[in-house]
Amino acid sequence: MPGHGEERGSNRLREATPSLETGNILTTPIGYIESCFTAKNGTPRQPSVCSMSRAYLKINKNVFNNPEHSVMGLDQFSHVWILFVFHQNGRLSYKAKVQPPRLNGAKTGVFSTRSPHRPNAIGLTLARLEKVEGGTIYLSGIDMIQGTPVLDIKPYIAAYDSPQNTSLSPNELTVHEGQDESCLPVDEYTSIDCKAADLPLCSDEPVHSTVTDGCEAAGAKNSKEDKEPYLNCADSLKERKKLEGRCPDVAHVCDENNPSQSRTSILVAKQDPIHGVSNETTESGMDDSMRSRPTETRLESPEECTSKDLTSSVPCWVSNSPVTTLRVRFTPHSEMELRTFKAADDTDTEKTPFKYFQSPEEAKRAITTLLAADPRSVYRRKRCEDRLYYFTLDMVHITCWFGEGFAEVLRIKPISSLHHSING
Ligand SMILES: C[S@@+](CC[C@H](N)C(=O)[O-])C[C@H]1O[C@@H](n2cnc3c(N)ncnc32)[C@H](O)[C@@H]1O
Repeated sequence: MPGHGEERGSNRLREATPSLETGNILTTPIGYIESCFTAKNGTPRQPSVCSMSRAYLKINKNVFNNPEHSVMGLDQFSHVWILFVFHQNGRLSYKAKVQPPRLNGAKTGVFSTRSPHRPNAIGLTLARLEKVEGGTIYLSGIDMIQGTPVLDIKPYIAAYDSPQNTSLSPNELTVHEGQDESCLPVDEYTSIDCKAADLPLCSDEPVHSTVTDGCEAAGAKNSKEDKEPYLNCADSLKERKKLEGRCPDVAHVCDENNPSQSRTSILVAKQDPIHGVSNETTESGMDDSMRSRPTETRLESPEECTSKDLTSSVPCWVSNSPVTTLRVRFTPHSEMELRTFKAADDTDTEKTPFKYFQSPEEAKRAITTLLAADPRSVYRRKRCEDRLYYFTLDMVHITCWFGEGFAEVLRIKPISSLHHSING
């Protein structure tokens, strides 16, 4: 009988009749990923591993007659969440406990991992949005293979999606005596692209007090904002444009449990918000109850084997995996083979063009970052140490081997030449 301590499942989820109310929905992909990764082998385990990786997604005309309408405004975001189906899992099977590669053989609960083998085989990737052209979006920093069915796209909004930018729980907070927490010194809010001095950090007025984007869930019924959420969002966009592009992220933060305590925040990225993150938040336009909230975090004494940043924590196998980063080297022969690929500005017709990369150097950097993260499965790492490892990237077929603490690229061939020799 299912549900009686059963560890493995496959059929239970497929027996239900589709119905929105019960959550048994039939999905329709909005499109299929065109990716520089053609197979699972060698594909990074997370998008942050290889920022040079590229893909694009054309919104399907079966979903929207005018696909370009559905991505209108998306180009104003730097990153997007992609929800997709792990369509190459082989079959829909899953276990309650899995062995993530970073744990090198040890088990943990499937929901504590990003394993592709999960009850609904749904993946979640945060990708950089390079550009939008018509109904096609171009992405980089991805971990999805060619042909991946995409279920949904959502913009990445630091104010909603990063705990560093949301209300902290009271026992994580403390106020420093004498500090005016509503207006921290500008120089604490450094940013990559923007001059901190340009930012209205200490405005007496709310930056934009009527923004309701994201507040519907807070239950603010009957308010003007509730009826016209998109009109008010336009204010936010105007304000956002004024503050120039991707930095800072200006947003209205809603306290879901208490909508009256919603407030406007100005978020200034200290580093790349996605890969290695440190965002700072200051608040303006707060009501009194919010003003009494402290703004500086105090770290609790770190628990053993748990890594914490200011507002979130992960087990140490995520932040400090027992699997080491590998040194990567190329044999002189493989370096030479890589130079038979064509840079975007190269006119040599004898060379093989890339589909996604700009140059052999970029491809080399991508191969290096992929191998440094040790893409092998635990099984292969432990049982087939001495075997050759193959993978493809863009138009390149790579052969390498792994030794103690390193990976060495032995051979690099164009995929087309291999197809040619296989097909006769
Ligand atoms: C560990 S998963 C993480 C995916 C996503 N970032 C997440 O957290 O849900 C990434 C791995 O899934 C595999 N993968 C990517 N696309 C896939 C697909 N369409 N079907 C099955 N496996 C896929 C690749 O081997 C890749 O290394």
